[in-house]
Amino acid sequence: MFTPKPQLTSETSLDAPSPPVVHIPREIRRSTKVNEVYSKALDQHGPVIVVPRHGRDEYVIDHRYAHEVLTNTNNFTFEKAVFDLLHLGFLALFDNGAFVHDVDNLVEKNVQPRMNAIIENIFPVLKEYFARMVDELPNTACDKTSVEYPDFFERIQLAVAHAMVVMILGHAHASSVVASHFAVVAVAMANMTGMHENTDEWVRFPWLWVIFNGFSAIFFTIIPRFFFCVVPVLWKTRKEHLENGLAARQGNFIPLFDILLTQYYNGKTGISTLAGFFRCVIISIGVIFASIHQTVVAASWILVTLTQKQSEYLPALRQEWETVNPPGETLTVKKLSQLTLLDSFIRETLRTKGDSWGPIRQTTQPVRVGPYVLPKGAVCLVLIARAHQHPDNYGTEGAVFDGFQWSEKGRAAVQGSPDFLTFGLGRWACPGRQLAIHEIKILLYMFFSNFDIRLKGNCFRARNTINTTAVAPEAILLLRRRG
Ligand code: HEM
Repeated sequence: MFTPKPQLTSETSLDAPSPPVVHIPREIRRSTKVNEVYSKALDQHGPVIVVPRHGRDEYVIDHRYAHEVLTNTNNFTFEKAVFDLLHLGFLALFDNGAFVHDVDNLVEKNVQPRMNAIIENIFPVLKEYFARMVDELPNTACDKTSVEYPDFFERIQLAVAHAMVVMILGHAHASSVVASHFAVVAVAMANMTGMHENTDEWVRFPWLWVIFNGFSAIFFTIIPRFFFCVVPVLWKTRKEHLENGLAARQGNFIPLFDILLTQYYNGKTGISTLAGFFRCVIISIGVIFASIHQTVVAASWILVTLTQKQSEYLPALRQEWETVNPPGETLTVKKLSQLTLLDSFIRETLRTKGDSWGPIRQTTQPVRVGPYVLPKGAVCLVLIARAHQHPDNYGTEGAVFDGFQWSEKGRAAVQGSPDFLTFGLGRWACPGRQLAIHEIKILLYMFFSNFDIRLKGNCFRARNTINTTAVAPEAILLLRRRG
């Protein structure tokens, strides 16, 4: 059996050169060769290279130092890096990491321990979406034609957003209108991270594109859709939300906003009442961003991959579904955890879909990584496409898609390691990953148990090759009701 090579640790001496600057042209960054070219540059100059992109220097890190860079909390910070990613680095000066910490803490302490109750509450919402999609299609008994769905991403987005309205604000606010506000707010935040920077930035004035992009996300989407449409209702109903939060018991379903009010609003007087309420609203926006967009993008990649590879994988997956959850029954956390073949397929798709970046860090002081010294404030990105396939980690099999191997090897999709970094690693690893995988399993189950699915032309395409983490694939699904 193949054993991955061990991770490396750096010396502490700061008497070393800076990493080399490597220019990777824009047309390469927009092509399907992007990961190969970055990886070759690391082979040639590694284990750290500085690649100027979008007016900033990105420190690209080799897979051998993934563990060191991602888990060393003394030399690297996540909180500050997130603000820089959102192009809001200046806010980090005032916030000192509190925002990211609060969002992380809320999910860590309240989503995982209440998972049974959350899935019980969001499963019917997702089921309802699919029932409506089924109703839209012709009845198979009379009509055998498939219907084209170029907008399957938006469909999944609304379904997941609706489920997240329930989780964050509660059933009383759950409507397709609020779900659409959540969906666009999540996309606006993702836009602020420069989701489309690689393909859409203005060549002449990249900094102006950043300002324009951030400005439109905040003033044309987040403020009108969240602060004008959702927040006034939350303010009006704050007392009910607070009482509900105060009555919460461990393990029971309780909207995250209600818990936030008990922490930051309860017992405040005067102006700090408003400040506490506002803090709950801002943290909720953070959770909306963290919980919707990436899940929908990942689900879209897995859906198209399974559709394309269905002749090889679907029969065994259907058998697993029928054994674990006979038709008409409700999926629970216990049953979702028993879907190990599906879990393996999800992990394998996430491993091989070609993400360049995932977790990011920023140096808190000058730091030695391998033979180089990185200055304070360096934004570090591990090239995860390399970590996910490199012979050091996978021998000769790294580029081969083997959908059920993780079920045999007993490695769940939520289990991170230096050779699987989709959900990050260490102290800042994604606290919502269990929920994300449960949701993706439910979505795939719903798609394939309600429809016969094909891909138009049996193909799909990465829209933004350097950012398959945040940008969904381009594809047209052909759906037909299952008879
Ligand atoms: C497939 C879907 C998802 C992917 C690929 C993903 C990936 C990630 C990654 C890579 C990180 C950074 C980890 C690190 O730096 O080590 C992260 C952080 C985080 N994720 Fe996820 N995540 C997903 C879904 C979710 C969901 C559903 C939630 C919430 C319920 C969530 C909540 C968070 C939070 C709170 C953080 C840290 C703080 C922050 O971003 O503000 N994530 N996620």
